[in-house]
Amino acid sequence: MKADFNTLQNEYESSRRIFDINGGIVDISRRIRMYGRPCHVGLTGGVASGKTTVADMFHDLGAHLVDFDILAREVVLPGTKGLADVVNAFGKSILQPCGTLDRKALSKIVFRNPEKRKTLEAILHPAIFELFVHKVDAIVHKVDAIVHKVDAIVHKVDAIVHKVPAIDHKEPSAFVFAVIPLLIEMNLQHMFDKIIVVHVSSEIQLQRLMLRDNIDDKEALTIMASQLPIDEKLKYADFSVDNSGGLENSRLQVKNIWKELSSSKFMAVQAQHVVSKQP
Ligand SMILES: CC(C)(COP(=O)(O)OP(=O)(O)OC[C@H]1O[C@@H](n2cnc3c(N)ncnc32)[C@H](O)[C@@H]1O)[C@@H](O)C(=O)NCCC(=O)NCCS
Ligand SMILES: Nc1ncnc2c1ncn2[C@@H]1O[C@H](COP(=O)(O)OP(=O)(O)OP(=O)(O)O)[C@@H](O)[C@H]1O
Repeated sequence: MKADFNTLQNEYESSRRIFDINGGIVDISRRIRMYGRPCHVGLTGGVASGKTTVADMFHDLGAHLVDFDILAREVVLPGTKGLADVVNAFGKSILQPCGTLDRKALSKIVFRNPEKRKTLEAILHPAIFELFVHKVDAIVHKVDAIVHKVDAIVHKVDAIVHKVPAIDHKEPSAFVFAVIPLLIEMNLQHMFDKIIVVHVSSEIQLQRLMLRDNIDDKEALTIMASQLPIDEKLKYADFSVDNSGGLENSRLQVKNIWKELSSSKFMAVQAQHVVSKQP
């Protein structure tokens, strides 16, 4: 029995090493067997509140990330229809000499003028959304393919784990986190099983935004004013991260949220929550 257990444990551990590279696949296998798909978490917050910083902490714990700011860059890469449409609407002056989008120049135009911001959003949001669906599909398919290969091992290990409580049994990590600055503004709440809002005071937000983007307070306040106030976003939060303190303080909050998301208590209520959540 002991030799058998050790063999399986080695098999399990070497699987984990392979699958960890793919983002905690063994745990995803367990979750998919329970619900048929990973849990979708929407992560939002104000500009420079720390969404990326906090999302990276969830990634360290095993979550898959899809970041809308990165998708927003992908859809305007040189040669894309997105870039051509933006140039049509805003003129060639928003291009750098090498032909790539001058993001700073476009930022100044759209954040000073809500109508122009809406024009840009109308061009980019459908393309961003299409890419988002494609990315999530790709994650789920990749996960699915590997799940089938390892399911037999996981089943065998599960059986042993239940008999040997001393095994170091990791919590599920079958989560796709979508980092979406405008999640509430775009009314996307219904797409997610859980919503996390990252927040800081407006004073800290202003300081971090000015420092990171090397802009003055006038420009920073204009960008902040183009988003819903954080108190409005917090009304939709299942969990919130107060990112006003140091990074370790935020990491502690992230670990607690992760523990709760991964707990069987959450798993049990989730199916019901998905059905009852209103847009
Ligand atoms: C205006 C652009 C070119 C400025 O580019 P830049 O590289 O300086 O900033 P970046 O894209 O990294 O965005 C930084 C932050 O600005 C805020 N922001 C971006 N777009 C918007 C918007 N339309 N409304 C309100 N806030 C926004 C978000 O908090 C975002 O996290 C760019 O933000 C853009 O293309 N925006 C339109 C697409 C969009 O709505 N993106 C938000 C994700 S859906
Ligand atoms: N807890 C923290 N303590 C100190 N600085 C922080 C903390 N969290 C984030 N920062 C810094 O604040 C700035 C904004 O953080 P980050 O880029 O993660 O925000 P964001 O919400 O993703 O921004 P955006 O809205 O532009 O996408 C960065 O320079 C980051 O290094």
